[in-house]
Amino acid sequence: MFTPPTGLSYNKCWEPAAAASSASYGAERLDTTVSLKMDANIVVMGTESVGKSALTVRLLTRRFIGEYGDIESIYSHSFMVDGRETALNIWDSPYSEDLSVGTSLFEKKVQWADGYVLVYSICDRASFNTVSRLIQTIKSTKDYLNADKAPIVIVGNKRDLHHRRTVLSEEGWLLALKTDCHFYEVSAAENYHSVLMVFHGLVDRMRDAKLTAKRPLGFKGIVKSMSAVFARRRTDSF
Ligand SMILES: Nc1nc2c(ncn2[C@@H]2O[C@H](COP(=O)(O)OP(=O)(O)OP(=O)(O)O)[C@@H](O)[C@H]2O)c(=O)[nH]1
Repeated sequence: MFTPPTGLSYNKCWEPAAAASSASYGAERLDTTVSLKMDANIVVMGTESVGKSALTVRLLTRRFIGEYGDIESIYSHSFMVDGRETALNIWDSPYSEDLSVGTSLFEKKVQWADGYVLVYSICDRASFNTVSRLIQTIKSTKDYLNADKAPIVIVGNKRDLHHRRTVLSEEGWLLALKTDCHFYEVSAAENYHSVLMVFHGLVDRMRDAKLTAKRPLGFKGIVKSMSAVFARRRTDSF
């Protein structure tokens, strides 16, 4: 059973009944079945008004509604990736300046998530700079918590507003390359499939990360660990 982090209620805004009637607003019924089976947790982060809710709602309903309010929510969503059912809990979280490690909500989000969608608007340079800062802070928080690495996807949203662009695509690509993240430029307003690609891409990376974490030591790994044990014994005996 999925347990939300303390201090936040589990907001099942997309009730099974709503999901079942999703055909009425163009979503595929099977794609939006609410499931309590948990495969992975995803946090969507970024500064105000970059389109975090627009992206999340687009994934859940295939629709762009326009105005979303500022209710913090965790949604459950399951869909098929490569023929396998994947159940996701997606935390659409408002931005907070408090990125401190210790007691902050930010730390709880980092701890809870298996993967991150970091969103900026291509028309808002400050939001791009914040994504860069978030990547560093997530990585250092993970190190501090001694937690496994988790994949991060960078999303440049509002691609339809290219005439107002202040962040070049190349800058997004470069940031992704430097930080070992994936990068997408999308328009939540115009396109469902590119939004779907973002989440599919992240699910693929989360699966790879889980496999790598579970993979048994290869020959090289065994030799390495044995050398480490013998080296320790030698130093102990002096
Ligand atoms: N043109 C355009 N507008 C978008 C797009 N995505 C979101 N918007 C608009 O941007 C505004 C903010 O979108 P939200 O999804 O509420 O942004 P948010 O990041 O969740 O904002 P907060 O809840 O304040 O953190 C809304 O008016 C959306 O209609 C997009 O791809 N293109």
